Amino acid sequence: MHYNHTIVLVGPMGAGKSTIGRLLATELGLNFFDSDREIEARCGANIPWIFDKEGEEGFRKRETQTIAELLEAPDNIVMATGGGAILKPENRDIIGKYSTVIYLHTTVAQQLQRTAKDKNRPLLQTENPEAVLKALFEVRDPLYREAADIIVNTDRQSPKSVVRTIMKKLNSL
Ligand SMILES: Nc1ncnc2c1ncn2[C@@H]1O[C@H](COP(=O)(O)OP(=O)(O)OP(=O)(O)O)[C@@H](O)[C@H]1O
Ligand SMILES: O=C(O)C1=C[C@@H](O)[C@@H](O)[C@H](O)C1
Ligand SMILES: [Mg+2]
Repeated sequence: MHYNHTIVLVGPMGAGKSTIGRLLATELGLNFFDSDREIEARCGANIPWIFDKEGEEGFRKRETQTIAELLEAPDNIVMATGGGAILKPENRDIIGKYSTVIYLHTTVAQQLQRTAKDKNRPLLQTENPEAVLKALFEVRDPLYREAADIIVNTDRQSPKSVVRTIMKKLNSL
């Protein structure tokens, strides 16, 4: 196996980073971290509260600090990142330095379905979440692609099957 054994999952909201990251970590025998949950744990508040009190910029600062802390620790891990983590050059640098990067790709229609019930994503608490998801995709898709060592579509595959696809692709890196 010739890849960096710390794995970071990137991609948009609802692509399945948290779900698949957890399964992949079990498969690889590594600890799993979700940067969104780690930010909440360190702050003692949920993401909507952080956006409300500190703005998106406040959240992004916490995100950069948390991602760096997790990746600079000595152990190999699997980490799911928030959908916007790819925006900051310093996040891209540290992710590229310490990990094999997997872009979980999906359609906006799937994202809408998968995120419909969850109120924990402040950017989607709007009249037209579809328009927001499309606009975010335009900006972020090239950044996810640029960062990725592996790209996997999660559209028509179960989480288990996505993990099998990832394992095959990792083993041929
Ligand atoms: N391959 C899949 N097939 C069907 N449903 C899926 C798949 N992957 C994830 N889901 C479902 O979609 C929802 C969102 O998935 P998840 O929370 O893992 O996305 P995420 O990429 O971590 O999103 P965010 O960036 O907002 O944290 C969950 O309810 C999950 O069960
Ligand atoms: O796409 C985004 O910018 C976000 C995605 C979520 O994972 C969270 O990190 C937060 O809701 C912001
Ligand atoms: Mg997630």
